[in-house]
Amino acid sequence: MSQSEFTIRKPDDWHIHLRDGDMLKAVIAHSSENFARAIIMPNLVPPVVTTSQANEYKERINAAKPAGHDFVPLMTLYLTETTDLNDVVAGAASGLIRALKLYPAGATTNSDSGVRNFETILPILEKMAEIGLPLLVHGEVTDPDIDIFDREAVFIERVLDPIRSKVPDLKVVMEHVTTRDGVDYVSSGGDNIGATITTHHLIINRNAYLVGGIKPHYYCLPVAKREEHRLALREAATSGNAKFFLGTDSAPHPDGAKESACGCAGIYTSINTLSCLAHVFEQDGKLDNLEAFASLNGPAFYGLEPNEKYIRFTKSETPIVYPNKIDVHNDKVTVFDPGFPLFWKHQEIDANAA
Ligand SMILES: NC(=O)N[C@@H](CC(=O)O)C(=O)O
Ligand SMILES: [Zn+2]
Ligand SMILES: [Zn+2]
Repeated sequence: MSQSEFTIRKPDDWHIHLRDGDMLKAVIAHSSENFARAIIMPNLVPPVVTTSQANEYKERINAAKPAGHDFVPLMTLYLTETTDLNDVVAGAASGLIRALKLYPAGATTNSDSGVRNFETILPILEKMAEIGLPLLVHGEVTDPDIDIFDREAVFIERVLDPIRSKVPDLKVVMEHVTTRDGVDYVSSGGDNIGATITTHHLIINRNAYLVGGIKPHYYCLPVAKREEHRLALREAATSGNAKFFLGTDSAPHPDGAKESACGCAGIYTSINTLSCLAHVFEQDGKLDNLEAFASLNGPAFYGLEPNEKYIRFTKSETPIVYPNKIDVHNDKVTVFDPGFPLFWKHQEIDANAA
């Protein structure tokens, strides 16, 4: 008999773009409703590079979230070649800063301040290893000679593996891993390397944005790869392996910026991500491992307790209707269309009933 109900600890999102200003106000409720905590990406314009900027951003996020939502933003700093080591140490010691984010310069949206010469950041990485502060990497090289479909594998070989050899105790998260190469690298590493996997990379391959006309709302970075890579991600996410956890990488851009001759990278999933995930795990016969992926493995990697709250999923008879688009001041953001109807809905329940 197929299952129609199950309960898990409330999930966290270990990689989210909440943006700022009107966009923050438009998207925050979807994250603060579905997730107890989230690792907040620092790629604002200008980026969040100091502890005091992170503190101000955290206050703006808390001010924007709906009353009654006890969502906790976990702040990160954008690592640059001029990052101040003392500020990082103080920010981590205060509990505000949970990780540093490494963007190779030019790799993705708002990454111009990223790192060009990885040698320059070694002293910071050594200190991070010493104090147990994780490094989160956007794992793609930016060398124009490297094919975009190979950029993750080449990043591992040329950047990530050398960094991990030089600083073996550094805790690293390969963010939004998209290839079998990435999955294999993380699986075969020690306890101090993990990876986030997005909802959309479990669902789409590269055909989604290239076949039958160019589809800007399926364009994100790293780009979705061949089907064999999607299957490797599915296998890793649904396996229960503690190294893999949910980071939606939900990345809203106004439709005008995506439906363009040079469209922005990013897919917005915050609103329907949990329904999509329940569908994926059910399809693979792995509903029992959804809690590990969405609610347990992430906190364990970050050295935090799982959430006290629980959510219950129930399968409805008729498809759940999510909006195709959400409103943002004078514009819209398109919501990820998984390409199949969604039946799993969820609600928070009393912990005693769990
Ligand atoms: N994932 C994306 O396609 N875009 C992200 C940046 C990122 O995570 O690389 C964004 O900020 O828009
Ligand atoms: Zn990224
Ligand atoms: Zn991202």
